[in-house]
Amino acid sequence: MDETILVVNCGSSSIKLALFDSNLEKQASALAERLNNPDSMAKISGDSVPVALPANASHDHALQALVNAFYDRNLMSREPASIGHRVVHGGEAFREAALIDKNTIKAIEDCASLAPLHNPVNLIGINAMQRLFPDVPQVAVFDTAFHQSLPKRAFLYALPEHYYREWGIRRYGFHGTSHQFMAHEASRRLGKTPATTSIISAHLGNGCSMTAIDNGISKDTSMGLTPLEGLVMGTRSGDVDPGLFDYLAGRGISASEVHRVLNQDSGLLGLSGQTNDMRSLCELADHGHEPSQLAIDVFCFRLAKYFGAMMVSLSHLDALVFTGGIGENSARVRAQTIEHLKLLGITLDPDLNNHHGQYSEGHIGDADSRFPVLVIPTNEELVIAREASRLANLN
Ligand SMILES: Nc1ncnc2c1ncn2[C@@H]1O[C@H](COP(=O)(O)OP(=O)(O)O)[C@@H](O)[C@H]1O
Ligand SMILES: CC(=O)OP(=O)(O)O
Ligand SMILES: [Mg+2]
Repeated sequence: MDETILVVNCGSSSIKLALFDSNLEKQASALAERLNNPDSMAKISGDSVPVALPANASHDHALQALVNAFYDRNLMSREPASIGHRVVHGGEAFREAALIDKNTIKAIEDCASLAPLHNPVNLIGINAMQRLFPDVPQVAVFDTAFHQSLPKRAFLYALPEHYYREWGIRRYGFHGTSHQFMAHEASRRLGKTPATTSIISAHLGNGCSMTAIDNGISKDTSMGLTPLEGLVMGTRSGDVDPGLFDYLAGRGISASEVHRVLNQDSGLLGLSGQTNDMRSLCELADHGHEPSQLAIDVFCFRLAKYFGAMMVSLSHLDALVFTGGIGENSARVRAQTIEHLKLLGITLDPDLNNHHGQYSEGHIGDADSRFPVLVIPTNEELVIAREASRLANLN
């Protein structure tokens, strides 16, 4: 059988594709970046020749070009058997992944205003794939699904109760696919079962979030109604005082402008004035650029504060877990964050943390640390492929 599963992750200016075989082994992956920008580019991983794209390439155009490139390079010989899409916001409609039909699309559209950077482009990916492969089953895997187990005390804001009842204003949480994968991987590495493993999982990529997972179940998470709440992120502020909106309105800045600034001009980029990229920020800080060091300081302090806050949701704690581009690669961020947690008895082994230079996988906690600390690479694509295979009844 050469049935393949195609995984599609459409971001605001990028597309990540991955191709899995029927044993869920990854066969190929591809990336298109800076879409709708003059310097749009695309490539198949491990291939030195880029995939040709025009300037200002659209998502549609890039998806078609990448699929053609999979065919041209014999990475795909016929239509995939199933296609899995990452969809960021599923509201309260989805506790798990769903086959895509008219109702699923309507529900994703209904949530679009709650994830304006994400859901609209997720829908572009779904529409493009339905046009390219009209007969192939397609599956939506939601960032929010894993967090549907949050208790009311964690998901309700202290607002007039009809805000939730009438408008669905509550905390939803995101990156659930990655946090759920962490719970499984951590339990495997600790020699336990997911149902008896409790962790605090920090997913630190461009978007950053933290989740308290008690005996396999999401009990609290740092993101809220939208993926803006909580930790400091690449361009997003995370938590701010909501009084900010009125204060800035008094200075002639509209709510929609504040919203744009909080999403796109804040976080590491806003504080450093230079970049949203943690690796570049660390280099700038090493060269004495003070605003970059300050951005890293604020990022790590907020992260440490949330590690402490997440403890209140757990019956016991088996490990703190770092993942995502920053969590997996930045020994400096991990060290600076855990340094704030000394009072809780959590300490790192510097050698393990720095193992292989920047990157280390596995245990990084000191032998005397009260709780283990783990680095685990995330693999959202694998989870999406698994769900796409399951819901399309491939196995
Ligand atoms: N060696 C490194 N040191 C510090 N940060 C790194 C390193 N490698 C990657 N990163 C950071 O990881 C972040 C991107 O994470 P990633 O999970 O790839 O993002 P996305 O959310 O787009 O999937 C960027 O801030 C990048 O600078
Ligand atoms: C929900 C979210 O923040 O996603 P990303 O990290 O892909 O921006
Ligand atoms: Mg990511």
